[in-house]
Amino acid sequence: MFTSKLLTLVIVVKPQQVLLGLKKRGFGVGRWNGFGGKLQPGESIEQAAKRELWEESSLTVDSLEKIGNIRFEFVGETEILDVHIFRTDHYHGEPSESEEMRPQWFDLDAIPFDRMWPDDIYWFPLLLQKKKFQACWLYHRQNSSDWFMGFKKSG
Ligand SMILES: Nc1nc(NC2CC2)cc(N2CCN(C3COC3)CC2)n1
Repeated sequence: MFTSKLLTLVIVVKPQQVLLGLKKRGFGVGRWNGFGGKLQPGESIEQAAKRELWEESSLTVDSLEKIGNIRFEFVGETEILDVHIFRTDHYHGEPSESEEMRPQWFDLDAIPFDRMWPDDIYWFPLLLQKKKFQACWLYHRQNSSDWFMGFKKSG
């Protein structure tokens, strides 16, 4: 019996750069990623995405574009991560460090994929080309550090 956990992820893009944050604690610590987290009771996915972006980077946005959804399954575990991914090209404020994340702009030809989740290199190009996508990934958690990634048919 599988349960799924709804999570948000926001990628802020400007003409030649993308904003990523270095996760300072918790799940994914030490990896660069977009901004996001869990929903609070009564929140829509988009409201949660905006709130987490603000909490983690102090940026506010008028609108978010829903561009993707990836479901992550882990061998031997019953909780699926259901990550809803948004892109925004319009934001207000300046990124600032939070307890969770240290934001930094990266040139589009220098995205630190070797220090991000292994799946990112497959879908980031689609996000940058403004293509919408759905994906499922099956991860084998060898031990906490190295992750082996297998692909799973969608659906
Ligand atoms: N880029 C990317 N890849 C992932 N891969 C799967 C882990 C194997 C997961 C993921 N997120 C799930 C975790 N979420 C944290 C912020 O609060 C929890 C950020 C988005 N983001």
